[in-house]
Amino acid sequence: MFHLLLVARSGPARLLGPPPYLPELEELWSPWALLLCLTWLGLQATLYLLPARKVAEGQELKDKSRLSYPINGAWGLGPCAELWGWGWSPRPGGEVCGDEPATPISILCLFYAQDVGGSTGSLHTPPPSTPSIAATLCTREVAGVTLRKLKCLTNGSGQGFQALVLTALLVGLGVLAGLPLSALPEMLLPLAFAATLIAFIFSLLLYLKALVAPASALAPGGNSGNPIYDFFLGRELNPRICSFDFKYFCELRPGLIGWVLINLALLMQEAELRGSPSLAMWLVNGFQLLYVGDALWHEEAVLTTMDIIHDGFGFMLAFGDLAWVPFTYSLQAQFLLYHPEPLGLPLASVICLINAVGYYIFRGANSQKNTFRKNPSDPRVADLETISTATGRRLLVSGWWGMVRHPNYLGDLIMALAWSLPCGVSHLLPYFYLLYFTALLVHREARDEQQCLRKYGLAWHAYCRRVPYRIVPYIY
Ligand SMILES: NC(=O)C1=CN([C@@H]2O[C@H](COP(=O)(O)OP(=O)(O)OC[C@H]3O[C@@H](n4cnc5c(N)ncnc54)[C@H](OP(=O)(O)O)[C@@H]3O)[C@@H](O)[C@H]2O)C=CC1
Ligand SMILES: CC(C)CCC[C@@H](C)[C@H]1CC=C2C3=C(CC[C@@]21C)[C@@]1(C)CC[C@H](O)C[C@@H]1CC3
Repeated sequence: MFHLLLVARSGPARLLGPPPYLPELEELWSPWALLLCLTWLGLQATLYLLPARKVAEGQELKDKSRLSYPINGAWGLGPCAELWGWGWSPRPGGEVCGDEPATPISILCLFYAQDVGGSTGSLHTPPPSTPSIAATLCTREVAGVTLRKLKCLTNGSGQGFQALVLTALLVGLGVLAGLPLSALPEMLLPLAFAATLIAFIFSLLLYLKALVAPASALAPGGNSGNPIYDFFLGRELNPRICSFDFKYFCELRPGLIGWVLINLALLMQEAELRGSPSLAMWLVNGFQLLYVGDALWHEEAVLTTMDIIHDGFGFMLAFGDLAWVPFTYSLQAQFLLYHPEPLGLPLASVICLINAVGYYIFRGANSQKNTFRKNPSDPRVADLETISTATGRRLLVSGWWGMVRHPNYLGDLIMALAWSLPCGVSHLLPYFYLLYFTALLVHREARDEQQCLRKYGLAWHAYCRRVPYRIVPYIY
């Protein structure tokens, strides 16, 4: 990671060559950088702890229990809003509610009950004919007056997305108040060093915490008995203090949001250096903001990833989340700051199309599988062809998942290519992410295949016969 940071800012920017120089400790260590990282973690942890009006359940654990995760934030997104009042809330097409079924448009109106102090919420349950509102309307009697609580959310508006929006607002206000955000790129080395130090110390604490965790809380992989191996892979599956889930928090918040913040700081510094950001810098910032915003909007989907379900939380994921993502995933923007790349509109349009195709496949495949897993009878997936398995769970063999066995990886890799292309083809460095990510997904796909083979046995063999290619049709 430090080699990448040093090479990106050097003139030759040679990925495969030696680093331009070996930094002194004084260049790596900065108490201010450590304080900045800790402040950033504190801000994101505070946003994570904001009251969530809805929680999602994780996958079933070894002891058959399920953990709860805060999903939807405390305020609505979209045309509805949270109101105490006489049961009305603006929504497209006029008045809401009472007992009439709300139109199941793209906004999911979440009515929820809440016991308030001594007064008990009495419930109105929308009639069963309401196809997609699986909620109840809350009312409460206060001094003889009936009040109702109504909350509307857009489908999937994750609390993580709201943390991104709130962070953007706070950073925007800070910049207006004089926060020197464009000076951040000068601190990337000490910030990366501080983030790595935090990840290392945090991983040590997690390792010590796991020594007193019950056997049922341990991950399958990180308990070999070799302290170094277990420290790296992580012993405990879901380390928590109270309801604060460290793995879930780290995977989605400080690293991903920090990534786009670093990108923004690089864009702002280019504007200061050259009068305005280059088109290539705008593209890289826009593509990667879309990617992070999408991940946070659909944060519930992370609960079904192997990192949450299967992998322990140790140094690999702690460093990956807190240091590797923000400082290496922003490599293209770092490269562009020091190596401006002229980009014409025709080529920029082609690159935007490539990213759009990648995102279409990525989102389409992930949403199709996640919808199917949540509700196989959902009209959007009910007509897809499936294979039954001994576990009762079915496997999709048509739609995106009939094209290749990991269509979402294909979409992600296409986007990774689109992120590199704005940097031109004169250097290999901007394509590091594509190379690393290809290796990561090929390895990840192999791990997933093994897990699915264990889970589904003959059904998985049948699936592989029906869908012979793993990631790229007719190639791999
Ligand atoms: N940018 C980055 O650094 C990274 C990005 N990612 C992205 O994250 C996303 C999630 O990827 P990942 O966490 O690897 O897991 P996936 O979303 O690919 O999920 C894999 C699981 O999906 C289920 N599944 C597989 N095939 C089928 C099928 N035919 N029908 C129904 N269910 C099926 C299986 O679980 P089960 O059957 O038990 O439900 C399998 O274990 C991807 O889009 C990936 O590109 C991932 C890693 C890093
Ligand atoms: C440093 C190590 C060699 C590798 C560390 C890998 C981690 C950086 C990735 C492992 C799985 C990840 C996922 C995502 C980000 C990267 C890590 C943490 C996403 C959150 C990216 C956005 C997607 O929409 C979901 C991904 C889930 C897995």
